[in-house]
Amino acid sequence: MNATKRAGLVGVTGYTGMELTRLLAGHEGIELVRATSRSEAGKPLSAIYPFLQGTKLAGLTITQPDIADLRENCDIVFLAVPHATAMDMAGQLLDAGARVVDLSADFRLRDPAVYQTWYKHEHSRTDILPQAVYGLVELYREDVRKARLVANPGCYPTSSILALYPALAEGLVETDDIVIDAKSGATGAGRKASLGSLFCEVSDTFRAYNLGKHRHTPEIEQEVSRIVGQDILLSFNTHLLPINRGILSTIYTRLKKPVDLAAVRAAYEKHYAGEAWVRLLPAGALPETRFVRGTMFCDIGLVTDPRTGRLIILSAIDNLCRGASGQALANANLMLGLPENMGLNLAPMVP
Ligand SMILES: NC(=O)C1=CN([C@@H]2O[C@H](COP(=O)(O)OP(=O)(O)OC[C@H]3O[C@@H](n4cnc5c(N)ncnc54)[C@H](OP(=O)(O)O)[C@@H]3O)[C@@H](O)[C@H]2O)C=CC1
Ligand SMILES: CC(=O)N[C@@H](CCC(=O)OP(=O)(O)O)C(=O)O
Repeated sequence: MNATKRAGLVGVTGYTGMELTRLLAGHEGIELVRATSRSEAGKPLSAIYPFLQGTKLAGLTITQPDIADLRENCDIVFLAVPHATAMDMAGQLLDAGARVVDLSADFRLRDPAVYQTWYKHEHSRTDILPQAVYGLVELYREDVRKARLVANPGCYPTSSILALYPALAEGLVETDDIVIDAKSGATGAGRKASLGSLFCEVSDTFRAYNLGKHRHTPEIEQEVSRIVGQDILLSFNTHLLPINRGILSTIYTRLKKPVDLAAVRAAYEKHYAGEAWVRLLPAGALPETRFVRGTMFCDIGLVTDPRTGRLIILSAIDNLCRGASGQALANANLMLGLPENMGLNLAPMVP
């Protein structure tokens, strides 16, 4: 077994930072040695997160984000900070020889002009952009192993790309008629105070937002286009669910020719053979957010509708675990030469 690796976490007070502490508290190969926050520095981690009492992380003192300190003391650094904030930090850490898993969107889009259009921010580190590996292990596992900079995928893109991959790779569906109808729990919006995230604004209601203009659209298009080797434009639409965690995506596609469900299922079984975290549900079963809560699973359900010639693909993930911090940890495991699933053999918390 390799010696324990040292990790730093920038942005421990956010929801993805919080989720990383939950996962690292029980990790046997990675020791969290730095956890930073501008607002809570000086406090022990258990003072802001009582759920960590009794774990190996309880006594860790939160520090101010300090790049020099991080690069001196950490083998790998998780950046769990807002987009546009991460790019310079990542660059400085990389320049000093550290490995970085960036949970923000800053290194996901290969074309900086596309980034600027959708994120309204000029990319300041286009020099290291080509080094970034898109950290979706089912597609890029071998590249992640060698990477020094991983762009951790977005939560909605994780759910959408995993759902579409086999259907596109096998050429089962038309590429000009894909509609993604995605719904996320409220932790997807982050932990900072905002009117739209207040309890009375989220509970007991259900609303759509950012239809036709969500910033995850180019990220999904980039990756599905690579699968088929041609540019795909798709319709991606988002909704806010009155739950804490979870994303359910319902994806409407059109079959190129009539295909029965068994043949579609065979394509998914082929592409996800040996992938422990993608669960193709039995025919007739449909994914639910509660059955993936707190885990790395992506549950996929398939429905063919012969009347309209549609293949409807459903996928459920936990946005904080599979869609962010768990996926970041899987990438870190690979980058550090540890087993990909170390600390991630998690069963869903039910009911
Ligand atoms: N929530 C989700 O489901 C997902 C989130 N992501 C992405 O992960 C990243 C983190 O998300 P999330 O945890 O939800 O965000 P939050 O808003 O909950 O937390 C942001 C964190 O970043 C820190 N921070 C903010 N600005 C700076 C700065 N200038 N320098 C240093 N630290 C800073 C804050 O700490 P403090 O103010 O205490 O310093 C806080 O801990 C984002 O890029 C987000 O888009 C990706 C996938 C899913
Ligand atoms: C419910 C909600 O508001 N979700 C966020 C997406 C989650 C996220 O964190 O975006 P990244 O994965 O790109 O970092 C949104 O729609 O903007």
